[in-house]
Amino acid sequence: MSSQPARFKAAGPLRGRIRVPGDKSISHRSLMLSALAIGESRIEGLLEGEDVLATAAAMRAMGATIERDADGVWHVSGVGVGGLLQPGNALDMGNSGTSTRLLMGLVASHAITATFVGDASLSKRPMGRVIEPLSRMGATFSASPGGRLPLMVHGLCPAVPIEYRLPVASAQVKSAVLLAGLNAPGITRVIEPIATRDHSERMLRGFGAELTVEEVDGARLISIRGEAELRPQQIIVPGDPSSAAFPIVAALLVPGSDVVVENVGLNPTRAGIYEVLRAMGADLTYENERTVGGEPVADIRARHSTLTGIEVPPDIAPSMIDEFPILFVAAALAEGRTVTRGLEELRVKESDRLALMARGLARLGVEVQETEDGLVIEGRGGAPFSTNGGTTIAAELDHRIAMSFAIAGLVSSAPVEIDDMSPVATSFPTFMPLMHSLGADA
Ligand SMILES: O=C(O)C1=C[C@@H](OP(=O)(O)O)[C@@H](O)[C@H](O)C1
Ligand SMILES: C=C(OP(=O)(O)O)C(=O)O
Repeated sequence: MSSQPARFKAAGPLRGRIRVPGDKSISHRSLMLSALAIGESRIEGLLEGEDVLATAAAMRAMGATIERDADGVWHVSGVGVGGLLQPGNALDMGNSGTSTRLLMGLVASHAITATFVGDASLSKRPMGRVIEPLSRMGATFSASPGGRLPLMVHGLCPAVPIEYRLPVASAQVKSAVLLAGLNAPGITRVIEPIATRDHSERMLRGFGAELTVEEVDGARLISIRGEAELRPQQIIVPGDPSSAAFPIVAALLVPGSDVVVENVGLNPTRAGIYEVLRAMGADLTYENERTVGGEPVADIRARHSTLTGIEVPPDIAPSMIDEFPILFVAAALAEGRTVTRGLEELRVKESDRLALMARGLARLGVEVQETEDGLVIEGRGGAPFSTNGGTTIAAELDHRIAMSFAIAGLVSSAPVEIDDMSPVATSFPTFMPLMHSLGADA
């Protein structure tokens, strides 16, 4: 695909009410579980971003019928747990780590073989973290050096149920094992010392799987009974809190702004960014709090605020793991120092997000120190970023890097150019029109 450069300039106040697209994590899971239920599920509010469409294409290739109607509602007829078919071609995962790791779990306990391929960013990301537990369940793998894509998974049916303690706080690894366990005989257990997003657990239960969560010695013990029969569901996907963070931080930073983002999912395992921003002094209010499709949801109102630097407690990191790039932008304009630690996972996302954010912020005149597992940022106390006549940031196929520096451009003394905004289509395809509708200059 050709690259899409864009320049972002200092904006007048941002104002308006918007809705961001559906939650990416929930969208992936709703397609996967619907494809494993017997009968037709209905999904409203699905994120129609490239990552989720990669999941849809893969589930189709393995036998599910997936259609979108004229009203934007998705209808999925599943094949039943155990019923996935051998895909005829390699499964193209594009840029999506979630699609890859969760689908590797599904394939691992079916008697099929699947090849996974992806773009240059995804092909650098570590898959050993799922290969390891799924091998214990009996699947075999041939992967590229370093446990990377392209790779082939040979599933085993019946698979061996395991008890697995997560060595890294990863919802993708947890979900891969639980999804493999869905078609293994007996009980598969995952021990999670640090809680990560719990959409898989909630949705597996919603589809009728027998799944329990206990607390044992401060860890979460999740048990799923396999060879489950899933019942089709009607799913409403809430707005993505990770996407909402971009316009919300923009409103906090641009003087005079007052923005409402409606219908934002606020599952406590996802909402860490909003807690941290509030602790920094952000004027954020939750309006119209309610429950949608089993997830807490609110309209978030954000008004321009004077932010103060903070020490971000490392244990909150899993609940805002994708929001650090935009938090770093907010911290860079705050008053005083912000210290973050425990973020080594950011180095294996779509890019090395610690390195790219440190480098880019330095180009914007920010004093920033990169440590092994975090950034230390000296805030500019509200003074606009200074770019010496403008600068260009390379997004390196990372949507969140592109959007974070786009927002920085709105509070910069000279324009910030992003070399390629096209990766934004993976998670937030309406980013540009929504930011324009609020008054952003790009
Ligand atoms: O399970 C999920 O839907 C996700 C889990 C997180 O990844 P890790 O499990 O690798 O932390 C997150 O970064 C990703 O955007 C989505
Ligand atoms: C890390 C992300 O996604 P994934 O792992 O699915 O590529 C993200 O969306 O920031």
